[in-house]
Order: sequence, then C-alpha cells, then structure tokens
Amino acid sequence: MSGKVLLVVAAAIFNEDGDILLAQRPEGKSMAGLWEFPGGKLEAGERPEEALCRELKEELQISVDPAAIRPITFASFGYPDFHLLMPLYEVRDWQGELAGLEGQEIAWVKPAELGRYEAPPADIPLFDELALRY
Ligand SMILES: Nc1nc2c([nH]c(=O)n2[C@H]2C[C@H](O)[C@@H](COP(=O)(O)OP(=O)(O)OP(=O)(O)O)O2)c(=O)[nH]1
Ligand SMILES: [Mg+2]
Repeated sequence: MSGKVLLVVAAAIFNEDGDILLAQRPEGKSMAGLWEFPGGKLEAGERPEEALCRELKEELQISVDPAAIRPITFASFGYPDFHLLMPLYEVRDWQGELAGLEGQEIAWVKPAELGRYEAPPADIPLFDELALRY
C-alpha cells in the first residue's frame, strides 16, 4: 500500500439494447490493451460530472448533459503506485456520433458477458456487479 488516492471518473454507457460500451486502452498508456470504461482523471477545479462529460467528448466525440448522468457504483482499488477511487456513472443519453477518437477499439457488450473482456483489476468487481444488476 502506497501513494495517493487518485480520483478517476468513468461511464457505463448503455445503448438501446442494454449493452454497455467498453473501450480498449490505447497503446502507450498504462495497462494498454485492457478493456475499460471510458473516462479519466479530473482536472484542477473540475466537478466529477463535468470531468466525465469532458472525457466523453474527448474520447468518444459525444455530448452528454452532466445533469443527466447518475452514479451507480464505484471502484476502490489499491494499485502499487496509487489507490484508485473511481465512481461509475450510468449514461443513457448523448448527442453526436459515437466514435473512438484516440484510436481505441470499442465494443458493445451484454452485461452478462463483460467478464469475457480482459480488464484492469479494479474493474473486475464492477463487471460482476453490472452483470448482476442489469
Ligand atoms: N478511464 C478508466 N480508467 C481506469 C479504469 N480502470 C482503471 O483501473 N483505470 C485507471 C487507469 C489509469 O491509471 C487511471 C485513469 O486513466 P486514464 O488513462 O483514463 O486517464 P485520462 O483519460 O485522464 O488520461 P491521461 O491524461 O492519463 O492520458 O485509472 C476504467 O475502467 N476506466
Ligand atoms: Mg481516459
């Protein structure tokens, strides 16, 4: 156990079929190739919901209303260098054409099938919980 607590915001984006979007972490980033929820770190002074909407615009080209997302669960996980605290928000409405802007692969996954995707260790309990609840 070491390092600071890192706050990262992430989205469970649902399409009309109830599938959830996973994105593959791009080459060059930590944990490249693993499948994650889109999102990222807060910038100084940002509210979590604003940060998530900014990240969704940057990573997926979509516009999301910060007032229209709701927290559904969170991850709390100790990596060797930091402790990740990651609220996960449900997103069902967006504007614009969804596209991976950072060269990342994306996949729409049935909640029960999330476990087939190799993910950061912090995400495994979230996959399990979403499979049970959705
Ligand atoms: N976005 C996201 N990050 C996750 C997940 N699971 C998990 O352990 N992480 C970790 C990986 C990183 O150490 C950290 C946030 O990563 P990030 O690379 O998305 O941050 P960012 O978008 O702000 O990108 P950058 O500025 O560092 O390039 O959280 C997840 O499901 N989604
Ligand atoms: Mg990110």
